[in-house]
Amino acid sequence: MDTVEIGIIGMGDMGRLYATKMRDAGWKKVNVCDRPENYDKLHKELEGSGLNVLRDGHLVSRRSDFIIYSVEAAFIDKVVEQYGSSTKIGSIVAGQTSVKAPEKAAFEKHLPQDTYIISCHSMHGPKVDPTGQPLILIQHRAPDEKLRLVERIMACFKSNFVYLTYEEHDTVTANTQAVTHAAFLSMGTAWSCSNQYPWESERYPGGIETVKINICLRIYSAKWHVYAGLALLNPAAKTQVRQFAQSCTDLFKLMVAEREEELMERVFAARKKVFGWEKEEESNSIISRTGTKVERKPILMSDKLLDRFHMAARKATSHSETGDLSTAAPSPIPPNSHLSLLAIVDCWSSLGINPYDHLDLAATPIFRMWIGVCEYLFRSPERLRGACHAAAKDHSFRADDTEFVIASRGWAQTVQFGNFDSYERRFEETRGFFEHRFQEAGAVGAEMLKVVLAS
Ligand SMILES: NC(=O)C1=CN([C@@H]2O[C@H](COP(=O)(O)OP(=O)(O)OC[C@H]3O[C@@H](n4cnc5c(N)ncnc54)[C@H](OP(=O)(O)O)[C@@H]3O)[C@@H](O)[C@H]2O)C=CC1
Ligand SMILES: O=C(O)C(=O)Cc1ccc(O)cc1
Repeated sequence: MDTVEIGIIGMGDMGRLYATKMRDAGWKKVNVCDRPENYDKLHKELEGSGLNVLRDGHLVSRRSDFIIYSVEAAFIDKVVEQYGSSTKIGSIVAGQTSVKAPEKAAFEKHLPQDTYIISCHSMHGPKVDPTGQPLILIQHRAPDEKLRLVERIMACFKSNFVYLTYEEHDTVTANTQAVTHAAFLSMGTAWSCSNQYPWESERYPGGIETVKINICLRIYSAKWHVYAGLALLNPAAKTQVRQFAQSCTDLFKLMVAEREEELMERVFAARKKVFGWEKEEESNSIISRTGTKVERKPILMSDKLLDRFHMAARKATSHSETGDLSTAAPSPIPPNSHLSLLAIVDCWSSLGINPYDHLDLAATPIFRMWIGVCEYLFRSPERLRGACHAAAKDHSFRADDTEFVIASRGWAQTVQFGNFDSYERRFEETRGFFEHRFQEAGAVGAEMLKVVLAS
């Protein structure tokens, strides 16, 4: 593996994933560091690991041929300002940050002109197997031969390379990540504000509710700064998150006024625009990027498959212990207003977003599941009419939907104002409510993603 040295600045979750995978692939010299104050601890922990632990980013930068900054998005300017001038002449610099506008500005401002810039972004979390997942590469300031080297180094992840510009990256991730997270964060806040654990409520009996619950808990069990950074620092994210809250509010107003016909019309118009399905059509074709209809295998599945991953259901039966999940008692799923799903499709429709464009480009596992549940609800006209009818006429969902609208507007405002402290506080408050179930939810959620996305 020649004499190429790799450098990683920031040995958090993603930095560690990269460093260990690259080491395992046979790259002889992987130089890593975290903050100088963490050096002694990190050095001790990684003794004998084959990773070359250095005290700071200067020492990593001056000897590495490919350097990846894997630090919090909010700190990227400060960290590159600190170490950028030590970058070895002719080396390539990348960033793992989930939002690229601040990274691009920091690199252009602080990196010497005799260095190259080819950035990256793995579209999955640190606990997900990178095999087959999208890995965005951004050839910003470098000739093709340097890109070939980056591809050679990154080949060890067995991910799918996706080539974007810095600007394209931020537009795509505003749609795939920021607004998706806003929806799940709002669900969590709403449940926590009404002091209810959804898996204990008969209003969330299984089926696609299982996806909502598991993904919501997955997000709240991760680090707040990752979600805050990609939402607050991406200018495109503000538009999407604001529209999502607006869609929630508009639909909710129709619901409380019991204007079922109007609600139905608006929802079916969004269905036609986003999926291309005529009123009574129930097909597997969707509108492709070029505007033509293409056949596509549905991402989801059935209520029955999802019931296997319902936390309360697993507790109540012994099937999970015996491994016989397939025989878990099928629960009849009563109609639900599904405000979050109606609102995201309305949001895509209002902004002219085709979510399938992103699915092919740079979808995270969470975004795939999100499209999957939307597709599932919207494909069947009968199921969708059932949701609209429940939304307008069944008052048992009103309290939950009220909380959801308030939560979505609160999150949208936090993103609008761009305030990290307020984001952290909102996140941590809700996180505390669910924390005691994270361990179980993590295992169930991971299994659900594996099974559903593999099928
Ligand atoms: N987690 C995820 O799912 C994904 C995250 N990303 C992105 O990757 C980046 C890293 O995320 P992640 O690994 O999860 O976050 P972590 O918080 O786990 O890691 C960031 C690390 O960088 C360290 N750091 C901060 N400042 C410096 C510095 N001056 N010198 C060296 N190290 C420093 C942090 O130390 P300290 O904790 O003391 O601040 C921390 O150990 C983020 O930009 C994130 O958006 C991308 C894809 C997926
Ligand atoms: O799938 C998601 O949206 C996640 O929550 C995991 C994640 C978080 C940040 C990234 O930059 C990429 C993936």
